[in-house]
Amino acid sequence: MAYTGLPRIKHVRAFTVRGGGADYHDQGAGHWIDDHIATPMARYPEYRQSRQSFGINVLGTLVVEIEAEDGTIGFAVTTGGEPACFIVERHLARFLEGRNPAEYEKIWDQMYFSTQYYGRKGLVVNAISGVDLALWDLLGKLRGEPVHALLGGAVRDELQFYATGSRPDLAKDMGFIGGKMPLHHGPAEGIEGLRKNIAELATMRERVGPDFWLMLDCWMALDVDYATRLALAAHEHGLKWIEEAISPDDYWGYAELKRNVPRGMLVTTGEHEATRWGFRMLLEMDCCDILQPDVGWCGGVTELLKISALADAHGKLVVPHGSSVYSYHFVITRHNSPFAEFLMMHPGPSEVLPMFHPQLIGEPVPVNGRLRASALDKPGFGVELNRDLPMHRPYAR
Ligand SMILES: C[C@H](O)[C@H](O)[C@@H](O)[C@@H](O)C(=O)O
Ligand SMILES: [Mg+2]
Repeated sequence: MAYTGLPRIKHVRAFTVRGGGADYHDQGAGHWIDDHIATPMARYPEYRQSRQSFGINVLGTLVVEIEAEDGTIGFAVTTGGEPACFIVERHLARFLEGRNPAEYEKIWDQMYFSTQYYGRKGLVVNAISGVDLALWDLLGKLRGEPVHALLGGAVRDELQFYATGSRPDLAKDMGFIGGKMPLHHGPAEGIEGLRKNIAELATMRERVGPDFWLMLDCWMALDVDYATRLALAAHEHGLKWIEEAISPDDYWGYAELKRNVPRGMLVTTGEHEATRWGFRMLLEMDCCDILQPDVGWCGGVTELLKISALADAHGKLVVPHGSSVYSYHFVITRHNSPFAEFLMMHPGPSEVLPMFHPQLIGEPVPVNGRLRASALDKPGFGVELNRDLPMHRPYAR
């Protein structure tokens, strides 16, 4: 019987939603994730206390829906909001409607190279990622398989997670394998701020004991000199890795920082990097020990497959930036992705909440810091969209 492909794509729709979810920085007041966290904008005192003050949550969530001619709908969420809806409906949709959803390589190629003149990283690749993730969700639903099965299958029985949040001590009690804290003070707060950063780390080390992983997430806020001094001072408190310490554009700075940090301390980055070409730069300039692409921002699953293979050939780990089921289905299929990130979205954070809460119905969460592969066995990414949320389709066709 001749191969006729899968039911063709009939509609691509793009919506925006506010309030947490994939734009997880879009939280209410008093949340740990917006409490005096060091950023590149902290050099301006008026933007130092809150990242929302300079617009970290300005975009909101992009929801991409892809409907096949048999009525099956695949969807995905990522960061992008209304401008990403424009890119999806006015530019990218033409490369999907009428097509076989199994042709994700050609579709990705056309989405990327048709937007290369104004995209390549950031919002445009977020939009491409959202479409690609929705396509993989649709593929899984049409084939009756979870995405991890489409990617070659699980290589282990369960996922283990480290937790990102302000309370690694609580994360340890919840069974996570480590705790990554946001850095609160950057270079603009001088030696006093550096001392406070180290004091916070020392306090947590005291609380969690000598073996629990402790990491610092510096969210692009530092320069090489400050990051080096921070790493040297943090070494006595057993810092496992220093994350995204400097600008994602400063590949040279990362290579220097990686030479500077104490032996045994890891340098990590990548959540604001995009495509195989961006990660090739990080690998070939020896910028880091662990690559942390966000599958909703780096180009989607189709691109993460390429990034991961390149990293594996260089002997590097790929531990995707927290992106809920969209990274879990990938991580469980790759040997060079031995654990995953879980971003604590509870304001405390004193309890485990689904990472993209409240947007995904059936979103699995770690129990005792782990998630069985069997929890990921529904078709596609195994979640449904919470259609009770107020969704807006600004560029309906
Ligand atoms: C906790 C960090 O400041 C960011 O908010 C977080 O999104 C990201 O950097 C991470 O690695 O989880
Ligand atoms: Mg980070």
